[in-house]
Amino acid sequence: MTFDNAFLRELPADPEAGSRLRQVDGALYSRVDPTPVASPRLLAHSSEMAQALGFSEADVASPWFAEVFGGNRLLEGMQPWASNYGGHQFGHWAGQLGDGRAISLGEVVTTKGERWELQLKGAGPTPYSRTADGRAVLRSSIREFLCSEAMHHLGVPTTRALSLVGTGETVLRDMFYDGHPEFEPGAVVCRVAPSFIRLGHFELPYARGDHALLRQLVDFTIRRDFPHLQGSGEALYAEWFGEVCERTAQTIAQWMRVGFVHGVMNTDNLSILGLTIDYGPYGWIDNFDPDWTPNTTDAGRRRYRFGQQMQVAWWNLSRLASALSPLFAGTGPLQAGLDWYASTYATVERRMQADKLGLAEPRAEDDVLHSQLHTLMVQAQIDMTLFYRALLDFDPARPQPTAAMEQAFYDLALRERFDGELRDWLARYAKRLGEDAQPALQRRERMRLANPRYVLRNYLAQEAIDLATQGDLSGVHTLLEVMRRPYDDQPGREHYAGKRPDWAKEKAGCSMLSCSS
Ligand SMILES: Nc1ncnc2c1ncn2[C@@H]1O[C@H](COP(=O)(O)OP(=O)(O)OP(=O)(O)O)[C@@H](O)[C@H]1O
Ligand SMILES: [Mg+2]
Repeated sequence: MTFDNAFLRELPADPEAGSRLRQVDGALYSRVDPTPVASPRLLAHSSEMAQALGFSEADVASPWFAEVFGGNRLLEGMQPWASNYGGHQFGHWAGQLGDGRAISLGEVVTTKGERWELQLKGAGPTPYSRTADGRAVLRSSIREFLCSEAMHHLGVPTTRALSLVGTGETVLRDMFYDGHPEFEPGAVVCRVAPSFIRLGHFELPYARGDHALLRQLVDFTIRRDFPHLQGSGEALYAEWFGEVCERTAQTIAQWMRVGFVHGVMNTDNLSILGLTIDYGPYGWIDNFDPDWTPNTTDAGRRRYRFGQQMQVAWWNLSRLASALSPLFAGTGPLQAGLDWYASTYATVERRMQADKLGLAEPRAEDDVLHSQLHTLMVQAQIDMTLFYRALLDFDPARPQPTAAMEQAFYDLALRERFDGELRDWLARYAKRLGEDAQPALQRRERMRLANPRYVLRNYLAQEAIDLATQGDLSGVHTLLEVMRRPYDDQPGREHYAGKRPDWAKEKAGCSMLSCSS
């Protein structure tokens, strides 16, 4: 395994190593080792990710693998560090945050020339741990591990997960911040991405007026993470910012397509590569509801609700634009990048909505068709994933509700009440399909690939967590397996493609999630 730790080699280091809590000025990282755990045990791994990194299944099964990815041992070439970033949390500047429980081990360069940074989450204290312990609990680690891989297989840009290691230690958490802390099992996830640089990495040197460090980081990021961008000076910076905006737009549109709500879109939780990062209090849409947020901390203002994600990402990118302003003579190129974000999002969204309905040629007036459906789904409390998937089998020659569509309702009374509206909409949809020259099979395939059959609904993850807490990892393994092929019908796995059961509606972990992790 070849490591090339460019972040560490090319960027300025904190002169002090170790985990003493401190403000770190003029440096982008601090050297700090993971804190060993009592008895690391591999609970799950992603075989695709292991393979991409060059680990054989025998490697994965060896005791050293759990030791390395639990934080007890280093492979040759690993040089652990925690990076230094700031961020806007819930709209307010929070100052220095940094990797308080994430520790990067190194950057692997594979034989194919891919670069993958390996980063442990929950690996113990760092200089950035502030008041917390540097650890992560099993429940949140399972959620991060599973969702990273599920998102990847759904085709949504994301950080990946290599492994989930149980630590054999407990962690004290007050799950709902209500004065009832409990000991919970601890775990460490090894996540993997070409880069873990966040918007907040640029904001911190800007906030401190350290423009030289800011420029150094920008130059490094372009060189390492955007090597296809050529040129120099302001023109290069402008092109790069435009690409960051474009990637972010694409990712958010994909979230909207699959019904993913991130839950805590602070600027320190947005990746410069547009990857989905930090699987904390995220959730998946059951009944379609743009106002829904899974994050209890956000319940009051709903800043991070489903339907707001596009706007919040824009706000976050405008914070990045401010941070980059010292590199530009005027604001024109930064404004152009933000405009590019909005227009990219609009284009991608139009295509995405058309794909969800199987339309080959989107038209401006289709907006009405989409918004009527959205309104109907909100008012009648229709399950987003089930309904769109049910449309695959819709026959425009017989524009009536099918059994699968009826299954997508949560409430029988609402189903009856909105039956007329549903029939009206289906008639309009059938008419529209008639104007879209495309063979039925091709339409079905377009829809199949836009509308997953399986998503990682909160209660499914919670079922796996409940089992895992009793020592049974089979739920985690099965979910990982199901989520590898989210667009395929998988006979015998209907349980994973159902709607949220009533018991899960108000249950902790299923509809309510806190940041306590
Ligand atoms: N248990 C913890 N110990 C130390 N620092 C923590 C802990 N939990 C969160 N932090 C730090 O608090 C800040 C904000 O936390 P947030 O919940 O966004 O991130 P996170 O879940 O730790 O991880 P990441 O963004 O790396 O996925 C970050 O600086 C994070 O490292
Ligand atoms: Mg975070």
